[in-house]
Amino acid sequence: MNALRVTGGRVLRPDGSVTESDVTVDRDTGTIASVDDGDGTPPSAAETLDASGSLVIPGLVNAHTHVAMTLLRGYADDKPLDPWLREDIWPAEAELTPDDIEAGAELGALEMIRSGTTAFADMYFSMDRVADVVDRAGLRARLGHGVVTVGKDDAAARADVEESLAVARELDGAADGRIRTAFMPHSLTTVGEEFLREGVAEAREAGIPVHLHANETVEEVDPIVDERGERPIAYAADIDALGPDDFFAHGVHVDDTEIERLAAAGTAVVHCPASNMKLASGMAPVQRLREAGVTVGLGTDGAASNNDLDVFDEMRDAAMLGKLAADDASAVPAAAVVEMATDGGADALNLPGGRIEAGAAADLAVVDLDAPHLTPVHDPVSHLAYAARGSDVRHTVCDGDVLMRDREVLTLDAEAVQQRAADAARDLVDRVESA
Ligand SMILES: N[C@@H](CCSC[C@H]1O[C@@H](n2cnc3c(=O)[nH]cnc32)[C@H](O)[C@@H]1O)C(=O)O
Ligand SMILES: [Zn+2]
Repeated sequence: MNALRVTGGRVLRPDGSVTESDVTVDRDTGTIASVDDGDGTPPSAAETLDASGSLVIPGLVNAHTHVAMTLLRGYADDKPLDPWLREDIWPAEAELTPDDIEAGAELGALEMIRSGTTAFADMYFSMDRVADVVDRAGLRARLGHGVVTVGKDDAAARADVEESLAVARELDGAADGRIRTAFMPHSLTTVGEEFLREGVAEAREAGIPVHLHANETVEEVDPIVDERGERPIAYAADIDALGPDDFFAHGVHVDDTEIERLAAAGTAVVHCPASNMKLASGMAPVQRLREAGVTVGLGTDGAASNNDLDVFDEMRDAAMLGKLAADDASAVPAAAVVEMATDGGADALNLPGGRIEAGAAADLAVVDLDAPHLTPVHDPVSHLAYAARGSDVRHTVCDGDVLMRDREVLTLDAEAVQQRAADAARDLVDRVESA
């Protein structure tokens, strides 16, 4: 076996326990061959990763983002969703070139690898360029072209839907199978009903899952209720977008009936606490969603509404906000947010990973616990949720390949990526200002 051994660390197991174990990875298949106590004769390994003083966890899953929006990090802040999109973000996005998107996606990939994220879901445009970055970076992703039809004539709207379906067909299985895809209408209010119906029907026929923003703000829910006399999740079911492989971002303003429907349909929700707080969208009922049996993942959303792609921050925010929303300090405990950031996210995206056990995908992050803010270690799971940050990640492994070793990213040239993105962002702002 062409093995990689992760040795000397403590390992977070699927049942939430932490054991002193070594992890052996079969690099040819990209899977975990065994998790053992390090006694006996270890298989000879071509490569070792030192995990002493560290915690080995499943690679984190960022289940909803717009990765190229790293270029718009800090570009427009302190506004609610609708004016933020219309006045600032969409005009800037109108000037984005495919090269910009590649530069932004590279920056996002670098940031994710450096903070232990190995898989993500991305809704954006120029997705062939994002896919190329995912391939080169060595990450895993579920990608889709985001459709917006408001303000477009029928031909342009239909072309956007067709583009999303074509991208989903063409990119599925790319990067040696690490890339999967979805049909991604932006939301139930920014895409017209006939286009939603047509697109979802075609996606169903092709076996492509659906991902969209749902129940994010009151301003988005109210018009649906007013115009249709039904709530968004009922509308989603009407257009056949509530399937077991589908996953919706946000789910902030969902009532009990909608929670039941999501649970019964097996549709996952991606909780984006930082984005929800920053845009003052509201507090998602995470505790109730989980109790009802809904699969919940965590997402950063784009870097313009977060403003980083660090899933450790998202775990902490999810726990804090979940307690506040439930008015209960025992709600959304540490183990729950760790589960959402790993297994829950992988489940939501229907991608391999999320668990450290024999046969699972070898997607790992090794978190260095030797730091003042992580001392003492009463409970490593508590540290993951409440005290650790992305910069504590020492090594990152995806599909059996080492993407970062001792904080050095091996698949991307960090300095060049940062420079290129900074240049692209500066030129972009110049173009927006003169447009
Ligand atoms: N084809 C569309 C692109 C849609 S991509 C997905 C969109 O989601 C936007 N977005 C980012 N964050 C959020 C959020 O929190 N809620 C809703 N939309 C967001 C993002 O700016 C981007 O325009 C077009 O040509 O405009
Ligand atoms: Zn979003």
